[in-house]
Amino acid sequence: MRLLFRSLLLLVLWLALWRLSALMEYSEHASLWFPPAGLTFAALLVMSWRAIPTLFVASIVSTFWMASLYQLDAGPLSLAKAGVGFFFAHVVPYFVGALLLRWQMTRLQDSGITTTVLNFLLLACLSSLVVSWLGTLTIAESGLLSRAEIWDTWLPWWIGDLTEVIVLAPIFIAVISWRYPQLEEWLGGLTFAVSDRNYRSFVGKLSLILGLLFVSLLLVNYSQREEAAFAVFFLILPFLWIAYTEPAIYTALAITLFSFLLASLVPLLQLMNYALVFQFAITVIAASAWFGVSVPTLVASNLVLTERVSKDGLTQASSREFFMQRLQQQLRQAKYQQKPTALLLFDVDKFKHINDNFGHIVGDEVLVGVTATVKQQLRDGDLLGRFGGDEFMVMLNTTNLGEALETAERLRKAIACLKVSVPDIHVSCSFGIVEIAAGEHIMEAVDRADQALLNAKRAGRNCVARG
Ligand SMILES: Nc1nc2c(ncn2[C@@H]2O[C@H](COP(=O)(O)OP(=O)(O)OP(=O)(O)O)[C@@H](O)[C@H]2O)c(=O)[nH]1
Repeated sequence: MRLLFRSLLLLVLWLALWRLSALMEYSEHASLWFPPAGLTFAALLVMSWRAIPTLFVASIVSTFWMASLYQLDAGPLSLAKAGVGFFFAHVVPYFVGALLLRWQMTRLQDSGITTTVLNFLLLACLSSLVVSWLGTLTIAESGLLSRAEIWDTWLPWWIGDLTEVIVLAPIFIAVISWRYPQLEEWLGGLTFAVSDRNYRSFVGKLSLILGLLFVSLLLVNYSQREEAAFAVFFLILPFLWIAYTEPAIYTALAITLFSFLLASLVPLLQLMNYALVFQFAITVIAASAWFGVSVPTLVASNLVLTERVSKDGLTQASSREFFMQRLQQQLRQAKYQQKPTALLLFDVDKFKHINDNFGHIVGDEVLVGVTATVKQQLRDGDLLGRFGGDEFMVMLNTTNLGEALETAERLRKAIACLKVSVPDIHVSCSFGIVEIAAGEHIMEAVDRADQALLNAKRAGRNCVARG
């Protein structure tokens, strides 16, 4: 029952879009865009072979409809044959393209959006090329097109189909993926979810695009020069702006509205002579915008990776590499400002004993507890890093040795009050502190702090020693 409803919806939508494309025809069988191609591709991608019977009916109905539109003098049998021919030409290549894309997307699930977009564009390009060739030959075979007209027809047909697969298939897939979230699994990280963010910025950018489009078309109408028609390619810039800064669904929506407005204004402003330029413009802009969509995802995953390498996984204190990097920066700044910087090196006392007697999970809990306690005691500009095992370091900005001693004492006391899940455990730490001398190499300072820590351990632990 659900399949019947979906098929009926697909049929009605397909025929409506087909009729819309006929309204935008600028020569026989050559429309500025051919929206049913986008729907066919999306339907085959999502519904697979289940969409085929509906598309067969749609092909036959549209052929009879076309015959009545063009008032063709053809019998029902030859029209039915032409309809079957159109079905094979239109549906079979898109079915193969959609199947290949589906297979690729499932196989390369973790390769990211760029691979998904690349595969989509490549298969859309190839399948619409085959469609345009088979379609033109089928129409020529049924006598509706002379052999000489084949060459004039296949290129606009190809670009018209390609444009709409690239423009419309994503928006159909987006709408379907809202209803079937499992679709997102094979979109390679591409999500069409509508975020709750403010849509006003998108409306502003979209208005800019549509306004500029209108102005540039008026310019072509006024000048009647091909050079002016090429100005529409500049709209790629605001499109990339949307792709980089807005959710993917807004990019899909902007491309759809842009192509729809362009396709309606071209016949209205009598710009048919430049139709091929506009077709190419839509295709190039849409393809580039789809590549642009992967940029925010790449930036986001880059941030996640940076965060991952700069933090220690267990305690969330800074990693050794990140800490050293920041310390180096701080020392440069401190030298310039002539301010002191202190370094604290501390280590949990008898940590091996805690691990051996209570297990590693309790040991981990102690490390996490110590980190949280120390973080609570530090100022915003200070930095805590884990150096490995039970050893930590703290960078204290604008702090001399005397002030560092006070801070270390405060930390030591706070750690000594730390409670963990095993009441028998009394956590304590030993500290080695130094003030980094002007021009001193960072590793020399670390060595001095290490020596001080050793002295603190020798002095009986749970104390602070200066280096
Ligand atoms: N639970 C846990 N243990 C760790 C981790 N990393 C290192 N260790 C253990 O930490 C212990 C470090 O002990 P040491 O620094 O050698 O010595 P200690 O027992 O702390 O003795 P002192 O430093 O002299 O007081 C070793 O047993 C390591 O196996 C970790 O991530 N989790």
